[in-house]
Amino acid sequence: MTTRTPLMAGNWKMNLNHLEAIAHVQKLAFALTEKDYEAVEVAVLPPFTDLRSVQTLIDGDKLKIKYGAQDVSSHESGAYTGEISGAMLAKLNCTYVAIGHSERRQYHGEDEPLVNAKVKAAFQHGLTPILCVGEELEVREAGNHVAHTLAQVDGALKDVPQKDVATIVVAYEPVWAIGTGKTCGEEDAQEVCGAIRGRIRELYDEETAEAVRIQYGGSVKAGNVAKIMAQPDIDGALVGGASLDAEEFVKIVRFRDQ
Ligand SMILES: O=C(CO)COP(=O)(O)O
Repeated sequence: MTTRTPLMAGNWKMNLNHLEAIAHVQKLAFALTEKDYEAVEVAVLPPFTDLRSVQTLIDGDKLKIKYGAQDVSSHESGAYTGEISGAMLAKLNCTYVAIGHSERRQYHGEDEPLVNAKVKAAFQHGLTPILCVGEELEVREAGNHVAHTLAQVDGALKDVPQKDVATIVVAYEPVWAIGTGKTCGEEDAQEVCGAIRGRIRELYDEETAEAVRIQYGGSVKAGNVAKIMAQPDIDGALVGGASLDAEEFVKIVRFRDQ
């Protein structure tokens, strides 16, 4: 039996300014109860400009909501205009950082070596990567979705030590299911998430594979989360659009009641 704690993370993407962020986290904090936090880990990934406000609210009121960023630089510091370092995120007490989201791969040319460097940069600063992987529609239609996704996992974890990998979160997000309303069927999602765990077992060992949490992401809503979470290798959801609606996100956290 698995002892992995489910992780429900809201990827806000480029939405909510710092004032809206405060209001949103307050709504979540008001609705979530001790019982929720015992059963599920809840995290938000706001834009960089919101992080200080979110930190002040969460730390100040000792809220049990975790938070993190949507990206991190592969560089330590210096002349990298527009970049945000792992050290800066660690200083704001971030727990998580999303790395290699398909929108970064697609619009910012992030490739495997860069994703790998970002994963290492995150670990160097005690941040837990939420490593995002997943295939485009053409790849799925050609039947290459498992091989494609596993190649992304291999590339991202190259030379990453076992003790670090045991703490990582992998988010399987088929690109064609993101923001489209098309969810991957739960059995199709399980096929890939199971293969990801299998690959970690091959690359490392059983214990590491069992420790890693694997999320599904792509049009997750209160209405479909329970079926997704019933799959043996799915340990949470990375939620985009639906995480911007506090009531809906709380329902997703309470997936067992849906
Ligand atoms: O990309 C996603 C989360 O990182 C998924 O976005 P949606 O939930 O809006 O489909």
